[in-house]
Amino acid sequence: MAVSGSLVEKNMSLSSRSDSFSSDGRDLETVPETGCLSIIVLGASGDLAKKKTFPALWNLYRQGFLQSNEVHIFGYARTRISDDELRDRIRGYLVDSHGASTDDLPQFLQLIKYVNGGYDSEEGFRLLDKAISEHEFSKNSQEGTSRRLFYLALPPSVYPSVCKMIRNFCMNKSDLGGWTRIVVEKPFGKDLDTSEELSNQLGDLFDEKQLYRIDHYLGKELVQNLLVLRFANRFFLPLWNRDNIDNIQIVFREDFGTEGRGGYFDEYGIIRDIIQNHLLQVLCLVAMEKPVSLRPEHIRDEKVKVLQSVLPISYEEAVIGQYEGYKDDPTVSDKSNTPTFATVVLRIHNERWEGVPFILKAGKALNSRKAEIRVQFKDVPGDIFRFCSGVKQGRNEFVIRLQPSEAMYMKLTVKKPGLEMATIQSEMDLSYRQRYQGVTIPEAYERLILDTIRGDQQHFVRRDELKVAWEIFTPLLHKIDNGDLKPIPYKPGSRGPAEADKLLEKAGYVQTHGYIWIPPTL
Ligand SMILES: NC(=O)C1=CN([C@@H]2O[C@H](COP(=O)(O)OP(=O)(O)OC[C@H]3O[C@@H](n4cnc5c(N)ncnc54)[C@H](OP(=O)(O)O)[C@@H]3O)[C@@H](O)[C@H]2O)C=CC1
Ligand SMILES: O=C1O[C@H](COP(=O)(O)O)[C@@H](O)[C@H](O)[C@H]1O
Repeated sequence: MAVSGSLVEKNMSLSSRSDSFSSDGRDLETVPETGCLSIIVLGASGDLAKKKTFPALWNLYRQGFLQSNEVHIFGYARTRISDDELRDRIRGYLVDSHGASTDDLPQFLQLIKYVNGGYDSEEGFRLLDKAISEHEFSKNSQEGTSRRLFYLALPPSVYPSVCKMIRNFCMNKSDLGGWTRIVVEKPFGKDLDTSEELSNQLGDLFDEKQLYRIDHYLGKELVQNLLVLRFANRFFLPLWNRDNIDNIQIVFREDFGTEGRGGYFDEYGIIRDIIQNHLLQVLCLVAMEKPVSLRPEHIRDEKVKVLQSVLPISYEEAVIGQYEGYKDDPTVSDKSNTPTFATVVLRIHNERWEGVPFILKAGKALNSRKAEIRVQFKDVPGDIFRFCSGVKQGRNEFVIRLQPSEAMYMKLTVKKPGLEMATIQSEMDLSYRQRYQGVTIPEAYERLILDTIRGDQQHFVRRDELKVAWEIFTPLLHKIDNGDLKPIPYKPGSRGPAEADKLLEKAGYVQTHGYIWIPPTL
């Protein structure tokens, strides 16, 4: 291992997150979780596993969060491959992670074993259990201290059968300690009913504290920063409300299309793929009230409350689009009504946000790739500078750039340097690459997998949160599924349908013409 430190130190580091508590209320600072750790990636042959799950495990290993004398990793899937073939498939996705040394890579790869089997096969899961148990015995794990983490990198259609198999054949063997945890990927259902059905099926098999519904946006650095920003800074406390803020946009843009995932995407569409989960989770953190403490349940209680205050979506405040050429993908139906773009206005009926539109916008095959939160403030009352530059100056905006190039900047009006009393748009800028030179920002999945090992559910979606999220979007989704709302065609590489910009304007957003934020260079 390149990272030094005793086992005891690393065990402590696994449990040393300040102010954090496990879902069952144990203070993680004082309860080091030790014992053999088995991480089982189901769907190991798939896209997510190779691109995100294994690289995240590798980065945790490299940094010493996973110790070779206590961890073992298992891949499980139907594809018939050997241990070495799985290692060869993922190797290429590990080498460049964080540009770090790969001296440890062979040792890491040797920790990975592959078990082949079906997702409803008793034989397959018995084999898997045997492999895990052998590893636990080989590590002389004291009975009851073994930890089993099952990561379902699989289509949700197989979650119920896989969970049943785990429950019946692969649970942690003792109630003396240790645990079994299940990580499930989105989409959790397709609408309120299917999501509730899935929740019931999983809920019959596992306690809520064993279930980790992952939404990788909750693992992004600047999403995690939202609570700190809002509640640790006096600047923001008095301004963050309807008296000062005119509108808030939460935007996701990708400059590529469905890229080989057309079959999956066509069943779900952009609202289920991005807006109902990733953007809505961000909205919760932007709009919720201050939690009683940082305990996961306190935070998630506030998220549920704000979601419950969202009014039914007005169909006049939704624009959907589909990029031209989307249906050329052979896995997409010629008659597809699936949106690849959507702008939806949400309105929150509470004291803080009454009248402030939250504009959620997401699109594939657009002219840029970025995700950001844009808080636009109201005009300055009694503006005495209105004649200074011949043009009305833009509104103040606070922008949190989630990606790429993490940054926060405040757009504001200043005196234009020079002899004249003229005004100009400028910014106060905190660009992470410049401010935190040499600091590597962890990948979302890395952070979230570490949280599951630590038993910290703060950044995972609770069942009641999920239910309200589906309640908000299900009527609109059914309208689209029934063909009552048709996507407007847009050109790949464009801003999306012009109607979306008109909706933005109608909702109150005022664009500052002629101003473009340029990320600072070193
Ligand atoms: N890929 C991504 O970027 C992201 C994916 N996700 C979510 O993660 C999960 C996995 O995604 P991804 O890896 O892309 O999916 P894949 O389509 O690559 O599926 C993963 C594995 O599941 C098995 N599989 C595929 N289809 C079926 C099926 N119909 N029935 C049974 N098994 C099947 C295959 O393994 P085998 O045949 O060997 O058993 C496949 O290798 C999904 O829930 C997805 O929504 C979330 C965010 C991003
Ligand atoms: O969940 C998903 O997210 C990705 C975008 O993730 P990002 O971290 O790169 O912003 C998106 O491409 C994919 O369609 C969706 O399923």
